[in-house]
Amino acid sequence: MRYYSLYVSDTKTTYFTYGDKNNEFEVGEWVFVNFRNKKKAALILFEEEEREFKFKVKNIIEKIPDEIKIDSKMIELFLWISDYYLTEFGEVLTAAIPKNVKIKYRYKYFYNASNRLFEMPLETEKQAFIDYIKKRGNAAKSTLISKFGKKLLDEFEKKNMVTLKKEVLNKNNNFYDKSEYSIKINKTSDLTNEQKNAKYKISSSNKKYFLLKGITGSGKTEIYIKLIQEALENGDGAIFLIPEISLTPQMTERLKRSFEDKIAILHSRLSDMERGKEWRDIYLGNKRVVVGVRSAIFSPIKNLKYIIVDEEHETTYKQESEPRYNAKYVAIKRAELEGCKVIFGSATPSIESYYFAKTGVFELIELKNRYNNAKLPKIEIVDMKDEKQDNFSEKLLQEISKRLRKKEQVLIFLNRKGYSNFIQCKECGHVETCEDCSVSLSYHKKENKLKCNYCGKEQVFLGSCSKCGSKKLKYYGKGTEKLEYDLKEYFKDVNILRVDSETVKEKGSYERIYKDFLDGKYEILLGTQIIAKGFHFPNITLVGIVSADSTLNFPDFRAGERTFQLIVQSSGRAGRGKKDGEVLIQTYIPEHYVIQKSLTVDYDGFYEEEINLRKELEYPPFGKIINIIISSVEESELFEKANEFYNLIKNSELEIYGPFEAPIYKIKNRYRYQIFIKGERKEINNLKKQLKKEYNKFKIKNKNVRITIDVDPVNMA
Ligand SMILES: Nc1ncnc2c1ncn2[C@@H]1O[C@H](COP(=O)(O)OP(=O)(O)OP(=O)(O)O)[C@@H](O)[C@H]1O
Ligand SMILES: [Zn+2]
Repeated sequence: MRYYSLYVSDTKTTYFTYGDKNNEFEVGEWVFVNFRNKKKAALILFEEEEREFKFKVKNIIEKIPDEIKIDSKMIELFLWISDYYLTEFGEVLTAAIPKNVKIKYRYKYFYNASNRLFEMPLETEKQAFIDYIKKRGNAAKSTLISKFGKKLLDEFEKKNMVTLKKEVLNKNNNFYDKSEYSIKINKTSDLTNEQKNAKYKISSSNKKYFLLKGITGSGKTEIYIKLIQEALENGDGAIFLIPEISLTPQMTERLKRSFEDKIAILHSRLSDMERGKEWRDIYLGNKRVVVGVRSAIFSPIKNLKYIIVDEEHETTYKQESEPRYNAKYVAIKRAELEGCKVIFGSATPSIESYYFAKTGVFELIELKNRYNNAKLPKIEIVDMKDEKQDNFSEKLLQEISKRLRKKEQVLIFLNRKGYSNFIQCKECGHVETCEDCSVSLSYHKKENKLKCNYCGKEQVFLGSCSKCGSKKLKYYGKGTEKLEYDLKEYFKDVNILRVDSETVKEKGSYERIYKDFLDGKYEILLGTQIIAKGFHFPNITLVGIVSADSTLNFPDFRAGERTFQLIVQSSGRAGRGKKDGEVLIQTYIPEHYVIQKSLTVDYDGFYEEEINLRKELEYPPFGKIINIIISSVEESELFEKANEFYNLIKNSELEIYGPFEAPIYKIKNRYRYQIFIKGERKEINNLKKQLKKEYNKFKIKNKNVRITIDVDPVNMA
């Protein structure tokens, strides 16, 4: 008799004990159980010690047919996530495993012709069996059992006259036992000496975690490709994480050139069917490399050798809804469980990762040259205080026309979409705001709509103030759509490709954007952070950063870091081919240290400034943070409730701030209070246990109040 802890579908927070009377079940299997008088699906999580149970332990009913079995290491990983991020196990499972992945197997017995025992004279019944299977070569298990009975079948199997084999029955999987199946690898490019060294260090080191810090265009991707190739040749697999779906077409193309169609691709735009199919291929070992965004970290890659986290500084690795995991830390944990290596790559590593590299937690590997000795672009600052108008400086306009004449391409970067950020009435001062959120509405001219960036609500713009009806309006805070209008004014016949979350809503458009710009169908690529990183467009010789300051004033301790990364990354898109590149940074605060360090691409200098600030204020990597949002559709009593929760978790060891109104007080009709916790790792970990307990109790008592706990947040609003 064994005892297991099970996650029962649709239950929250607790695991339930069930018995396995005949020792027939295993960790990772989906089974049916009796739960509160209902038959429910459940997942076996871990074995429990036999002890005096205070309750009557029920037995597991049966296995659920066709359900995939989850690897026990993955179960361990899911449990860790649920524990670390204080999130429900069911949420983790939903995020990690696509819906309806079922694998149907067919069991067949194969005749072993070499077995000499057949020559013996046999009883009629046995002879009939032999004749039957000999004639066919193989037969389904179910047929044999119904024709000859299980006893006879078992006897033949024991004597090795027949062998049982498992075949996958799913459609589109016309393969059979691919264990010997070899992967065709095309010739990949030769690495430069610097790249070779880096690759060698990674593959030969006995360290587990690496930070590959290589300047933009140094060829980090080529190193990843070589590592993956080596893994494949040894029968191993790899996970390649990219921060954003926009980079999938480019990465897939580069990888497919090397590995043909042996790679799986996972991103958020796949249908459930497509995702299920990719996932099944990985699960069955048909595909051993996966390229994907955040959730690809959960791919059931066999013999995992490398996890590559490209552009590791990107905040998109953190999920902003339940479960609020960060794929980077999940990668570290997974590597610990499975014994693989993790490579974090970036030209502008996150302050935390660089700190870990400097303190020996990660091994630091640097690439200091661009491939082919391409020069880093020349960077210049344009002080906007001296300019007549604030979207495009004289200098930027001149440089753009120069490139256009030479048939070169230009990238214009502004980290805000829409036409204007908000509209204010000049007569009554009213600002158009969202009904459900305490934020102003942004204006989208082409669609003639006002939109809320928080809840997505849209309304038709009437062209007049919704309060006093005046038509005298002022449009504040330009976005990419406005820049597009402006550019068309300046350059009449130029083809502009605008890329922001508004223009890329249709499926497939990323492929088109990537191809069309590469093919030269457009002269100017204009967009938000989507285009600022990772792309390799060799014909871009000019990058214009329209408003470098726009991200600098965010009320977030990482605002400086993010601005530096955005400037350096977007600059890095210039001059990647044979022609030299140039970058213009428009700013009102040229003396600011973030702008100054970006100007010289002085990452280390920037890091020194930042790390000192972080240390002083005990921000990560020195301290850890938990952000708690207490929200409700009822405003009255919410503050009292928030306070009540605050008192429950109060702790003398830690700085616990709040509750105060969250920076965005209302989102989707819910009022929000915030509690902010900062402290040392150990104390935070201790607090987590208490937090979980209190949270569970509080939740039951206060059904109208929602508490969201964000461990290691990357977004402070
Ligand atoms: N060893 C090599 N042989 C041939 N081409 C190379 C080699 N190394 C790099 N390249 C080419 O140089 C260009 C830049 O390389 P890559 O995109 O990998 O740089 P990166 O370090 O990832 O840059 P970023 O950080 O800016 O994304 C690519 O077109 C790549 O194919
Ligand atoms: Zn809204």
